[in-house]
Amino acid sequence: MSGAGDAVPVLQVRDLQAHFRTHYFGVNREVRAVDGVTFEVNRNEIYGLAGESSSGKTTLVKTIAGLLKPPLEMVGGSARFSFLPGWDAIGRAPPEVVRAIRWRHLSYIMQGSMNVLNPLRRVRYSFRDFAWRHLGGSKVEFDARVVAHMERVKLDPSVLDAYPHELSGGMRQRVTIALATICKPDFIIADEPTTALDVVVQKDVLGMIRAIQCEMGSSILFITHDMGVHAALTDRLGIMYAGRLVEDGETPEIFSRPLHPYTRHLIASLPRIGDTEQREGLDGTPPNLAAPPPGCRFHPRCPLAMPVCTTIVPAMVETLPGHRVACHAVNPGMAT
Ligand SMILES: Nc1ncnc2c1ncn2[C@@H]1O[C@H](COP(=O)(O)OP(=O)(O)OP(=O)(O)O)[C@@H](O)[C@H]1O
Repeated sequence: MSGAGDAVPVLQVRDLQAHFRTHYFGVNREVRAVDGVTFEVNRNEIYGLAGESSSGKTTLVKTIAGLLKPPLEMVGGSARFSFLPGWDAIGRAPPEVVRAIRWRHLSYIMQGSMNVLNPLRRVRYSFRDFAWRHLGGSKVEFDARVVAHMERVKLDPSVLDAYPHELSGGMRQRVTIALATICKPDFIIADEPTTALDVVVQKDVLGMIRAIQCEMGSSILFITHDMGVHAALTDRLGIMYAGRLVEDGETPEIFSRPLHPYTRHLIASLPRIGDTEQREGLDGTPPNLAAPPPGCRFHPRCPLAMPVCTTIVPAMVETLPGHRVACHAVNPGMAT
């Protein structure tokens, strides 16, 4: 790991709220997928976001990246990038401002590489479409730069002449990462970038992400539900449950001293070699975010739940240096 960053925030998220608002057959429905999330990502660090399916991870990063489409709306709070002064969220900046920063300062690696690569065009043209206007120079100079970058990510430049379907899943994902990093952006959002890959290719791609991040000194917001990947890759880690952040801190600290009962459960569920014991699951299911439980959203499943948890939302408190947690059992009397 590269260490815990330079303590200079590149992204500051404050009380961010993003809801899906739908209106079907006369019924209004509001899914509070992100509901009051606060954290920051420093320069030169990988900040991981963990949490089970439907906890709001993708909605959170889409809101941060300004990729808002109805029925998703940012309804409150802010998500400020240091390279976009004057705007409290990308989604509130005009399209020309967004175009100028996308790929150059902020890039996004998604789970399905085919979302970025045009299936009808050779890979070389995807590079020209996305990066040429940012990097400038003649076509020959630009192509030489792309070839050098392909070599850096250990891809044979002949890949540039292939169509995406001719490449394996691992190679396609490497191409996507090459696209996302060629402009040396300050900030990369990676949403489950290795989930669809087999473990050997996954390890290789994760090693490549870390190597490029170290070389460029950029920041990465890395989303995966796989705690093993977080342990191996991230510098700091945030745990999401039902649209809220419940704990965050340096990754080794979270793994060695988890404070929130949900984090403890996630870590305890990790398989260990030689372990023959049956692991206990959590009772119940994640809440419906259109009608979440009052108080702490984890209380219906929590082994430590107390009466206060059913009515009062616990505040996210720095309980140990650099280690925040939102739990009444850990921080008695701390409400939002
Ligand atoms: N288009 C939509 N309309 C209404 N609700 C939605 C929509 N898309 C997602 N949601 C809801 O928002 C909540 C958060 O979903 P989100 O995809 O952000 O979670 P996630 O943690 O990224 O899950 P996963 O790991 O499965 O991708 C879920 O309750 C989901 O059902």
